[in-house]
Amino acid sequence: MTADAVAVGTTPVLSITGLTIGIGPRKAPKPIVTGIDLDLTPGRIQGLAGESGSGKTVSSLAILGLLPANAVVGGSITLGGAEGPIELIGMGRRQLNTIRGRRIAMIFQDPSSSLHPQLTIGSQLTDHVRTHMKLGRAQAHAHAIELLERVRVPDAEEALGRYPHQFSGGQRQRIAIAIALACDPAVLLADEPTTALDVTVQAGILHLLRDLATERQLAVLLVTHDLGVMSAIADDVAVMRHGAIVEAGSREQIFGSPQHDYTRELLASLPSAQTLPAALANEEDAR
Ligand SMILES: Nc1ncnc2c1ncn2[C@@H]1O[C@H](COP(=O)(O)OP(=O)(O)OP(=O)(O)O)[C@@H](O)[C@H]1O
Repeated sequence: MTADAVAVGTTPVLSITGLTIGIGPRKAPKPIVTGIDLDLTPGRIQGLAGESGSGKTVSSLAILGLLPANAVVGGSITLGGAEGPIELIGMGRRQLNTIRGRRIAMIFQDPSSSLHPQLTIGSQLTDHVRTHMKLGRAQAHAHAIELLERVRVPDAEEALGRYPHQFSGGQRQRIAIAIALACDPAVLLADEPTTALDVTVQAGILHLLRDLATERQLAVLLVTHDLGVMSAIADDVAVMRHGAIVEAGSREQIFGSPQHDYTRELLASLPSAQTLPAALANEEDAR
């Protein structure tokens, strides 16, 4: 368990309060996110759903201070930890660099964006852990094997010597997850982690994220426009529209008795909400 994971049960490790984001000229930025509240809790997957352009990605990028330079951010994002909560909004680049990858990690739709095409998986994993965790060569090698085994990449030791293009898309996403988990972060931000994968491969990655959240007490923010993905693994769901959260609740509440018209529209318009859970069930049978 990490130092950050002192908060157990329902105590959030990351709290977003009144987050606003505008992008554009400082005096008149275009409002993109207009005040959202979200809590991420150890061991739970918080889904953030909504149509394209609703502000899901910019909200998650704000957590890591990765918005463009012309973004104006307001509100509060606090990260809990052994030394008390720290405010991420307005934090300097150097301090943010000590948090990115170590206490809050991120995976993206395209795993290749997290992987260097000309370096072996082994050098990417070991470089990462040696830089961040100050491990020696042998320890870093052993940790890299353990990480690949944790994300269920077969023949982990042999896999270390291969290049990203020698793996399938699903395996590349598993490797990107291994790199994200290398420093035992408290929070994982996953932005459309399975959108580029076919539905049966999606199911394996979603199971992995579910298991990791529970086993590692990771607090996961799952950003996706796909309510099928959401219904498969999220514990809690927030639905965004035009930069605001229109409805939030447990997965059972949102899928069982949606209150907002927009949530009902989204549920009605997404056939994958039916197909993905079936693929997940098949994958579960196969395990
Ligand atoms: N760098 C930027 N400059 C200007 N506007 C931006 C920038 N990045 C995002 N936006 C705008 O912010 C809004 C929200 O974008 P965001 O990427 O967060 O949407 P999203 O909900 O994640 O959509 P998708 O599911 O398509 O990724 C969009 O209108 C987008 O055009």
